[in-house]
Amino acid sequence: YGSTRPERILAEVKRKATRGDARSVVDTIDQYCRHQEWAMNVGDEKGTILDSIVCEVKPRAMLELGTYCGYSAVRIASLLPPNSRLITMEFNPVFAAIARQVIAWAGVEDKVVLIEGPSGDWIPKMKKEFGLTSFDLVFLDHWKDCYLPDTKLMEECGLLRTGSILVADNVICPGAPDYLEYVRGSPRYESKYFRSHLEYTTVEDGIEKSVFLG
Ligand SMILES: CNc1ncnc2c1ncn2[C@@H]1O[C@H](/C=C/CNC(=O)c2cc(-c3ccc(F)cc3)cc(O)c2O)[C@H](F)[C@H]1O
Ligand SMILES: [Mg+2]
Repeated sequence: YGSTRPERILAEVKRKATRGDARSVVDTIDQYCRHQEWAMNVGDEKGTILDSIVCEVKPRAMLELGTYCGYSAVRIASLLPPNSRLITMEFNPVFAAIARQVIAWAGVEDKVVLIEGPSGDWIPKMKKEFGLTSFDLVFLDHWKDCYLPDTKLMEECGLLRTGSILVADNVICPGAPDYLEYVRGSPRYESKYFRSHLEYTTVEDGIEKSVFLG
């Protein structure tokens, strides 16, 4: 059904999830990826950790790097307070097209801005393009070797303020060793590891939550 994995995930969402019900979209994707074919969504176990941080921070301005099929964008958007925005970046046009439809099916398109392009190009333009001062919360889930350069770029572009929080997926599997060393070693961050498992498996993975101290 469908030629790519993301297309098969979208087809499953349209077949099984209730239109306008973000939770049913999230649950449908989790069911499919646990029982039919694995996909690199943050998933239900790590997703619960992400949910608790989003609910604690109640971000007005949130950034996600690496949309993929839109699973975490839907999960996050469903928890955002009114007139809050999630900006999510995806440079693969096929994934972006799928994610737009998943986000629309979930009925959260008014809370999500999907930018199609590379984070390296867009991070320096964020302030001007979106009238932003800084991000309250950033979810890193794109190429693992880009976590560190993009974090440094966000610092340089003044997109992090005292108290801004970075949440990074996959710090164990596949791993982001240079990023971990940086946020754990830098006096400018207060970092905490939330032990969990790789989505839909029993392999260890975890989420790193790092508060920028300015
Ligand atoms: C670099 N700047 C980018 N700008 C915009 N979109 C981007 C950028 N870079 C990538 N994208 C976009 O962000 C996504 C990339 C997600 C990468 N994620 C993973 O590799 C990843 C891998 C595993 C995994 C674990 C074990 C195993 F055996 C196999 C896989 C688990 C995970 O949870 C992951 O998140 C998308 F694909 C790409 O177009
Ligand atoms: Mg991930």
